[in-house]
Amino acid sequence: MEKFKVLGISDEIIRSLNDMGFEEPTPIQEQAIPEAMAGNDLVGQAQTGTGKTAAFGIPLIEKVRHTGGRIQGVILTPTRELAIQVAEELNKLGQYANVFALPIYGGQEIGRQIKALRKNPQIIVATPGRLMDHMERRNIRLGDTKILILDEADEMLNMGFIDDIEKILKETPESRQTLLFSATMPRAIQNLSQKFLKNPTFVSIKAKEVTVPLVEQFYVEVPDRQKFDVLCRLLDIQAPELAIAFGRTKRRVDELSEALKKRGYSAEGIHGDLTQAKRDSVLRQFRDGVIDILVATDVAARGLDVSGVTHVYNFDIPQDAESYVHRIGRTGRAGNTGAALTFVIPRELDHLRSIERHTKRKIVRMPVPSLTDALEGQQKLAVEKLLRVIEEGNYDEYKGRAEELLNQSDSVALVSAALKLLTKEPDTTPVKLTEEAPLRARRDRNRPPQFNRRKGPGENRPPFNKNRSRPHA
Ligand SMILES: Nc1ncnc2c1ncn2[C@@H]1O[C@H](COP(=O)(O)OP(=O)(O)OP(=O)(O)O)[C@@H](O)[C@H]1O
Ligand SMILES: [Mg+2]
Repeated sequence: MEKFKVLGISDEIIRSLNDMGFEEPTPIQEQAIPEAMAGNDLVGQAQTGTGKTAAFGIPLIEKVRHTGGRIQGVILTPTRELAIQVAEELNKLGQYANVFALPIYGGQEIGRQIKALRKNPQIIVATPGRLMDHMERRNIRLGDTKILILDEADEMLNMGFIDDIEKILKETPESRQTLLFSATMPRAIQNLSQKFLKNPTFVSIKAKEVTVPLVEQFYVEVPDRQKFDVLCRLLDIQAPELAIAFGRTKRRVDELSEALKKRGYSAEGIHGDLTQAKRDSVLRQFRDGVIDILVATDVAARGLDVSGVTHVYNFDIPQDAESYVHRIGRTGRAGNTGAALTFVIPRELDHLRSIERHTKRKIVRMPVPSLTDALEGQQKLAVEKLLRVIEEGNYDEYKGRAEELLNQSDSVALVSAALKLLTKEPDTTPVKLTEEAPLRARRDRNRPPQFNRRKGPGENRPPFNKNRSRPHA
């Protein structure tokens, strides 16, 4: 805690940090907190899962805590789920400082949000679209904003939110402090920060790689129609605690989650066409470990923090290096290890190389696991289960029956039978997945930033990207 105290953080927040189990600041927190508390505009970049939320959340709470009533802090996030998550983290950080943060996002009944606004939150965490709605209806006024934060600003640009963001910023006072955070900083962000930030300090955590070293990165080369069987084998071998499988389109996510369920895995899909209630319940079940595999479009790639995610599978290769960095960053968070595995069809190998070049990190080739490998993986798990029971030692009431059995058949036969029962044998239930067209390396990298956005008129995009799912705010 000493290291937090020297950053000038007040006792009330130190107390919540204690409750949250934070022992010392992460590098981005150490550098960004004093800068932001000094009132400077700031651009903060640090790898995924390294505590950027608290890096802007702590100074924000310090700034708004002694004044009540009006909205003084505004955070914009690209997705609804992220707005909810960030508001939750702020409410934890601010619990002893009497600070209340309210998430404002599309898909939730507007009347409910108006009611919640009457509780006078000092901070709102909003997706741009819904915030605009509230501003137009005059439910929300931003004239008292002291500090505005753009979390995942580059993604909001990709989603075409630039006009909304400009309008929102215009409604806030000139004198406000502005912070901008992301794990990736493409060139378009520099334009944005020049436009909206005053003399910003750049805090960038020097790291050899943009990806987290704790995440092991692999790829398998596999034709599209074999991807599903290979995924099942990998799941059987690697036995993730929690896993996220990313698919390219909403249809892909629907089909993949259905197929996994058919084969007996506990999986659910999440994408922008589902109702907000469904999205919320799927994510809640995943956080609670009720479902093991979250199948998602890029809607879940940014900022989501779910502890226990040990594996990320890129069932379809992400469309660019930034998306890759954020997707695989859903594992290996807060000092934990993780593994990321990308499926590459032969025609996409160039694209994989271009991702490697951008991230400056080698993605190691992994041979396609065979059915035998999968069976061995499952057997290993069965053996582990058995040994764990022996270790726990709580099986006295079975001993009589065991001795009886040992008099009738030989011990190897008996143990083999027990293992067979405990082993999930590879399931070959037929499933149907529509083939996806291959993705090729984007050539528009060096175009001016305004052409480098993913949503918009649609020029420069391969036709199969037409239905590419983007979250809607
Ligand atoms: N100082 C700290 N000590 C321990 N855990 C921390 C600390 N700071 C943050 N965490 C935890 O680390 C996890 C990741 O933090 P956070 O979501 O803020 O990362 P991020 O940098 O915003 O990642 P992303 O780029 O993916 O959005 C969270 O569960 C958070 O509670
Ligand atoms: Mg974040």
